[in-house]
Amino acid sequence: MFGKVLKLLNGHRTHNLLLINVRNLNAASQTHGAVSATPPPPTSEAERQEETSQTQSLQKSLHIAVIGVPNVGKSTFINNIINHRVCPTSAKVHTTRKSHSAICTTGQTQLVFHDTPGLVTQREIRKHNLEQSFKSSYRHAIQNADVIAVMHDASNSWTRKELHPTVLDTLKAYANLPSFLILNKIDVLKSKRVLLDLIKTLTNDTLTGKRSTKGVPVRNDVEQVEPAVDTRLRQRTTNWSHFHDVFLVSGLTGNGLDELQDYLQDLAKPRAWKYASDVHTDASPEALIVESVRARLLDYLPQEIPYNLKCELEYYSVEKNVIYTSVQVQCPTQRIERLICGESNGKLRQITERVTSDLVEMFGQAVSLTISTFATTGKKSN
Ligand SMILES: Nc1nc2c(ncn2[C@@H]2O[C@H](COP(=O)(O)OP(=O)(O)OP(=O)(O)O)[C@@H](O)[C@H]2O)c(=O)[nH]1
Repeated sequence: MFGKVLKLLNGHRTHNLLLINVRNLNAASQTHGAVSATPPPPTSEAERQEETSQTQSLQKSLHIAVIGVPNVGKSTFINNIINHRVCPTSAKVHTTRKSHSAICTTGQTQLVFHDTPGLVTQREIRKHNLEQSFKSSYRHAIQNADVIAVMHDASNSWTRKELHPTVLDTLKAYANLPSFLILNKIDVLKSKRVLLDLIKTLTNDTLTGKRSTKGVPVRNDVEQVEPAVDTRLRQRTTNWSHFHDVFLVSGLTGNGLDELQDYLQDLAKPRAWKYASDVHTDASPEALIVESVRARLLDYLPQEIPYNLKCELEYYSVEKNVIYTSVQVQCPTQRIERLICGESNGKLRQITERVTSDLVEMFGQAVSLTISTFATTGKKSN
């Protein structure tokens, strides 16, 4: 099934096409990595291999695991820093349910951001009806990362003074990896003065004295994490002394993202790219469509209701550069189905229009979307 979809997408590729499945992209990256002046075409297989290996020897890449508690703005940040919408976002927690990669290739350097589900406790898993795999999904992302980016919401006056225990546990578990802190949502702060105190508090004052302006990193001299720290002290702590840098950004407005891009480019390691240069995500189009519907249901429906809905892809096809797709939303009761549809299906129409515009932005081509609802105790409508 997927092979067919991929073929169709490739057949209709435009410069805006964002999505390619990456199951077998190592081979593709060898050809997409070609650079600069056009050499004469290689005449033999040996010459072709030589050219490929020369191209790869110039390539650099960096894998960044972006972690943080739900709703700190991880997905919004990733979409903006790679300059493509590939991660569905919403105003509610737990929009991202599975880790996936967002890729940005500039010149010889490929940055691969691993978007992760917000770190959760067992209690939160029960409350929001989340999959058990949710809790451990981010581990896979971190295992493939060169560096950990901890995203923290600087605008939330209730939580901003402490790193969440789940974040600290992760940093301790992967203390061998370098990490940096991103203070996000600085656009919301009326006075930026609070940020210096916040940096001191969250980093245990290991980065002060080197603060620069406008979202530029604050460098840390600590190059190595000392392994032997008293375990009891660690349990009580709410900060991390081993961040290498701090960035002040607004993932929403883009403030501070250019500096962060430059910083990550500098950290990139010489090695062959994992993805072709025109790939922006490893998620399949089908998965992105379903996740986009789910994200907007979170926005449009109150409280816990959207967490109990099940979204499934009914249909997907690309014809003459138009994506035709249909998603079914399974509702636990007819009452909830009526709530989604609204009077004369007005609300469902609104949701469908909103998701359609998200998908047009995501795929860079026309999208025809149908959302149908189905109550497990009643009949189907759309
Ligand atoms: N004001 C402001 N809002 C932001 C910023 N970044 C994200 N948001 C908002 O914060 C909410 C959550 O953003 P997401 O990107 O979905 O957050 P997330 O961390 O990926 O959320 P989970 O999927 O729950 O882990 C959305 O309503 C965003 O518009 C920012 O820099 N400034």
